[in-house]
Amino acid sequence: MSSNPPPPPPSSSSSSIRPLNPTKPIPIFTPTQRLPSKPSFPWPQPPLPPHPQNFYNHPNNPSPPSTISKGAGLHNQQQKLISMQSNVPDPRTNEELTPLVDAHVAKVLEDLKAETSEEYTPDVVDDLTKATEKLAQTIDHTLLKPEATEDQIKALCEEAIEYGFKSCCINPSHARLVSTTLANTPQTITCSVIGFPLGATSTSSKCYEASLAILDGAKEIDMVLPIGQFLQSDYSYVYNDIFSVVRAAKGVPVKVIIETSLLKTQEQKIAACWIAAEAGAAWVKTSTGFNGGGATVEDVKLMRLAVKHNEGVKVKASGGVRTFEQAIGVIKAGASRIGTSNGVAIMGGNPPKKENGGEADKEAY
Ligand SMILES: O=C[C@H](O)COP(=O)(O)O
Repeated sequence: MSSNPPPPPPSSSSSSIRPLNPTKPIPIFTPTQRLPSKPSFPWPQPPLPPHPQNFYNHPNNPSPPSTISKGAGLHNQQQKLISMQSNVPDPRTNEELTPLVDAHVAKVLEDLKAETSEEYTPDVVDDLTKATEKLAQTIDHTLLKPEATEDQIKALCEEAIEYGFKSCCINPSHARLVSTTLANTPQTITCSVIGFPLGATSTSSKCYEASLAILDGAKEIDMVLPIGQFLQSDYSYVYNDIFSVVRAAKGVPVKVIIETSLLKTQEQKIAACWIAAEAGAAWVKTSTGFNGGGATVEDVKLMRLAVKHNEGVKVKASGGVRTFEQAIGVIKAGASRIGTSNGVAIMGGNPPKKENGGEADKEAY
């Protein structure tokens, strides 16, 4: 076997390139230095590093450190993260959650059978016959298309201000622009989606994304439930995913999108709502609008019943709500908030758009 020739000595012309030092081993991250593959929940939240653009300019944030430790390796950081786990409550396990979920599902199915059509009267609007200011305050004016430009986001904000919508619901990269644009209109706030539209990013990523969106001015967070883990009945994962984001949001209300189009049974929809509410969600929300379906009156009613026993938890209908009649329909079923890219049409400002932000199936109605 031929041996490699020795590397040439560094020349003065290449003095800026540091030669390899064979006496100093290159750090290799061994498994013992990494987080356990199944860390106990809630996953520790990583300390927030400087926001690339505006972290240190933000009035709520600390001043930059005077020195930055370049020597801190992954090992030390991991140790710090692991030690943070001792400060958080014990995770809830599948063994603990499954019987609770089953009992709740049975109870809500009974409630569903027993409820008559007169039993629920919505109180979010006082007039169900016309588009009022109160109706506008139920609307999250939404633009979540990946191709949304800055100008379109600004136009969304202008419409939200003009019609008095509750929020502008946008992707996190637009949170700063939206919160700045809405700075003088307190009736319209910034709502950022998280883990959108798949819900499949890691819990830590969702926590981090939520923290940054809040630093950028988000006053509400709409996160997507980890759908695959839910469908395989890993309720522990789902509970602790939501719990961790709620904890990271530090009091900013979190809505949990259960993505009804991908949940096939009433039992699944009830279970998803219950877990979200138990984990601290302020809202349960029907759909992203991007996964082949949207809000239906039946689902909204079921979700209202599913969170009835969790005081204060509300229902948001989203995906495919395009007309005033549809908006009133979901409000009568139990929605206190509507996420829609057709807010202006609902208020009578223009005809509903055929193409919208999501892909909700119009036939779902
Ligand atoms: O979360 C909100 C939805 O993406 C809005 O869906 P939409 O564009 O069908 O109104």
